[in-house]
Amino acid sequence: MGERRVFTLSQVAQHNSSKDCWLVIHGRVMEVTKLLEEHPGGEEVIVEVAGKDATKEFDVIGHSKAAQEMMVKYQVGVVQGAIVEFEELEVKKKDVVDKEMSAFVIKQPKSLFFYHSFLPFLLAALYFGYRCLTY
Ligand code: HEM
Repeated sequence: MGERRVFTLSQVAQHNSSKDCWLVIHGRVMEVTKLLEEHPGGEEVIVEVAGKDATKEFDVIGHSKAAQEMMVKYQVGVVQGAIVEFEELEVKKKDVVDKEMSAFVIKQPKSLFFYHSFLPFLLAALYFGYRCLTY
């Protein structure tokens, strides 16, 4: 879990080199100097956005869930005024939705399938047959 210190964008902008590299992604301030060596996408791409808000660049790549979880390790705070959804909340929300979804699927009785999908089709077919026969 990252810390909750608050930084302004101009404070972040002072850490803009490969020796001291910070960036902002989705309102989180990250100290990524150590990431530079191990970043699978290479050092240069990150140094290019050092000291800046790199949310767009980060999202464009379509970073995996693992990469997003890795971000937390580098977080030193948040940007002033940013609304940041913290990981635990996201996970909890998702869990609830998943549980509701599976409960819904399991509870759905098989007989409903007949009424919801087959019956309307049968009625339409009967009506169509009736119309064909009566013309
Ligand atoms: C704390 C911030 C970041 C973390 C933890 C991180 C982590 C990762 C990881 C784990 C991968 C491997 C692929 C994946 O799992 O998605 C990756 C790939 C990559 N990342 Fe990052 N990344 C960060 C920031 C950035 C930023 C700011 C940029 C661009 C300015 C960037 C550009 C790339 C590129 C170009 C790849 C290679 C994609 C590919 O080969 O398909 N990353 N990153």
